[in-house]
Amino acid sequence: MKLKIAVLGGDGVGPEVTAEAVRVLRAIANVNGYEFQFTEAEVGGVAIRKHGSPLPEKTLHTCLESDAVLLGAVGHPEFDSMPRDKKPETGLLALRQALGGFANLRPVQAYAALSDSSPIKQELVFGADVMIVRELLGGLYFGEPRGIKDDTATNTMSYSRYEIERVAHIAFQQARNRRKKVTSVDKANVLECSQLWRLVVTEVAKQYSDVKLEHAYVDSFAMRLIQAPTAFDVVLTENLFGDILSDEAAVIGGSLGLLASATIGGEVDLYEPVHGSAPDIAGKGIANPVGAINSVAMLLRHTAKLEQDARLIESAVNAVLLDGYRTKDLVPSARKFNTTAEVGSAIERQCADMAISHYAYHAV
Ligand SMILES: NC(=O)C1=CN([C@@H]2O[C@H](COP(=O)(O)OP(=O)(O)OC[C@H]3O[C@@H](n4cnc5c(N)ncnc54)[C@H](O)[C@@H]3O)[C@@H](O)[C@H]2O)C=CC1
Ligand SMILES: CC(C)CC(=O)C(=O)O
Ligand SMILES: [Mg+2]
Repeated sequence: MKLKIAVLGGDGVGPEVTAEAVRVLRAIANVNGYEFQFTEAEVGGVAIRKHGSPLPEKTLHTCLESDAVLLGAVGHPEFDSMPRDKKPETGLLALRQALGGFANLRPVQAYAALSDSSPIKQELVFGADVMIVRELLGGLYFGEPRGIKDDTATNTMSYSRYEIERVAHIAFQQARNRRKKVTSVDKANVLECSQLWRLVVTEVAKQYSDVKLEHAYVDSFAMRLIQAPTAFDVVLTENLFGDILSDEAAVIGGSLGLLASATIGGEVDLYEPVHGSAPDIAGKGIANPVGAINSVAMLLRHTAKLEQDARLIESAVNAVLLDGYRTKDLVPSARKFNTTAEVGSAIERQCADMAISHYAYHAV
């Protein structure tokens, strides 16, 4: 197995967490004899400072030449008041558009090992396992016209039938391999985009008679997701709603730093933790690397089709959490915690041990 992976650490904690994810991938490659080639490139604030653009041509070229892109995060307060073309986040949106992936898979689960970390009562979250499928290339983040003129600011929400159909198919396919239920989240009582969304999703559902479809309004759904997360399997929604609901869902597991994502359906798949650059903790070596590490598990599953290795990483994460490893976001303030690198290397060791014993077992 040969794989070219572009690594874009980006800003803030981005490079800290991607370094741990790469370390885990190297361990898997070493044990299995895979050839993973990593090429680093700049995106976001770091690219603006160095090259004057949040997505330099060279970075885009590296990404388009790769089998997959692993990205940390972008964004820094120094760019908050800059115009759009000088914002780190614009680079990420442009990259997503160029790679073409329209379906952003964001799994959320309650880890048994972290029953002390979720702020929600354990009996509510126990067993929660939700796959948010967020449409990633449409809606308000990309709609035209946009801009600020005099005292009026404009953003446009627009969705075509085609955009809705293709992401709906991904959601139903995901549900087929899970618990066979899709909850489509919209605001069809107010927005025309959501009315079309509901109509098209209902039509697509007819091709998946084994999957149950329900519709929900985003406002009350936001409450139900936290109140009864085990009631949901696949959650299908548009770009902005998916962005907000996935960060909200982070409280089910106990930290935003745990959440991973895969963006599929385009030319090159993109893998990123759900969180941002976390400027409040950047440079301290305390960021949780699990979201980035679980993102490379998704890379092995979706791009490399190495399901067994993907599961191995996920099991290693579980084992290390069960062993009591915790970054600061997962422990009450006074208690001792592990650094980013300590958690990353514990997962790396666990992966190597599990992979070696797996192959030793199968060799006899
Ligand atoms: N995909 C991306 O690159 C994203 C970038 N951003 C950008 O990130 C910057 C900061 O945005 P915020 O709203 O503060 O969101 P954020 O996700 O960076 O941080 C929110 C909170 O979660 C904590 N957190 C985030 N990741 C963590 C990790 N791995 N381990 C432990 N704690 C973690 C942070 O310390 C902070 O308290 C902004 O410039 C924003 O535009 C925000 C979201 C996504
Ligand atoms: C461009 C990013 C800042 C948007 C975001 O928060 C996300 O995709 O999760
Ligand atoms: Mg977000």
